Amino acid sequence: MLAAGTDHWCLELEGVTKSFGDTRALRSLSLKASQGAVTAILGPNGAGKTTLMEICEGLQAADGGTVRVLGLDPRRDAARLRPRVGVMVQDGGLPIMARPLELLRHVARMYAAPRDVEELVDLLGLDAFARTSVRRLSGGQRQRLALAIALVGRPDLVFLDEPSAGLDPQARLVVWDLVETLRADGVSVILSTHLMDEAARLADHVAIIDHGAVLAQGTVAELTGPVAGARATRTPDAARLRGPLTPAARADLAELADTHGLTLELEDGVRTLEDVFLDLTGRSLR
Ligand SMILES: Nc1ncnc2c1ncn2[C@@H]1O[C@H](COP(=O)(O)OP(=O)(O)OP(=O)(O)O)[C@@H](O)[C@H]1O
Repeated sequence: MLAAGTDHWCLELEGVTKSFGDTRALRSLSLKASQGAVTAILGPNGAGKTTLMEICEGLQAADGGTVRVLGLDPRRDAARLRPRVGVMVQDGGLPIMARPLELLRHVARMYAAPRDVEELVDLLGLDAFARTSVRRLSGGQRQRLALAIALVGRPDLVFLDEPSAGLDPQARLVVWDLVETLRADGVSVILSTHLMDEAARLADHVAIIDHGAVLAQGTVAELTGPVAGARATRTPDAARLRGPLTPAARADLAELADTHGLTLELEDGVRTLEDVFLDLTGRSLR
């Protein structure tokens, strides 16, 4: 992580609120994301991920709080941000009659120093359907085209809303490799997902959000590590503990249980990001 200081954050959100009628989509949400890092926004359906992304992209206005993207206001400074920010929206938002290659060339012309379109077509495997109209593309093909459009202007910051939703395993790996290349090139990536393996593999920093607020954040190691990870439950005659424990902690717990006449159940194993996510956001469907 880079040192604190406003130049080092690609995203700074403080007390951001947003409601749709009676639905409070964001409740005083605060979050910072480092420049040049991959930050994953992890949350169940309806948690507020898309609302958060769209506010940062300037597509929606927040009701309250402050939002800074690359140090600028995403609505007031939209014209200054546009050449520096790439956006991949969830269901493409693509013109259905256009053809991928001509669309990409058209978008490329809007930027001062765009990426090589043919190279991008090759990288994302778009060649097989480059001349097919968007309305005839599969969901996964549209996703890849949307990603190409987000990247063609060589943005400093990219928003990827569930980038691998609907992709087959091969295409998902291509997208993941691409995100890793972006990070290696110093591009900041904000990624919303509910795929734990995606967040665990790609993210330098993970923010778990639900009901419009950040519940926990940190590196995957911090979120799953001993302090955040250990979980104790107690019944009248047993104490159950799950999580990574040092031998010394095990011995202390055994002694404590013995003193209090409790049965101690210790479960081995490191907690995964999914364990942490489900503990924080619950197991019921949304
Ligand atoms: N335009 C809208 N009008 C009314 N309610 C909305 C609107 N947009 C979002 N919401 C509501 O705000 C809440 C947050 O929605 P949001 O789309 O941000 O969640 P999400 O985390 O992206 O969900 P998913 O993973 O299902 O895409 C939900 O309760 C949703 O129904």
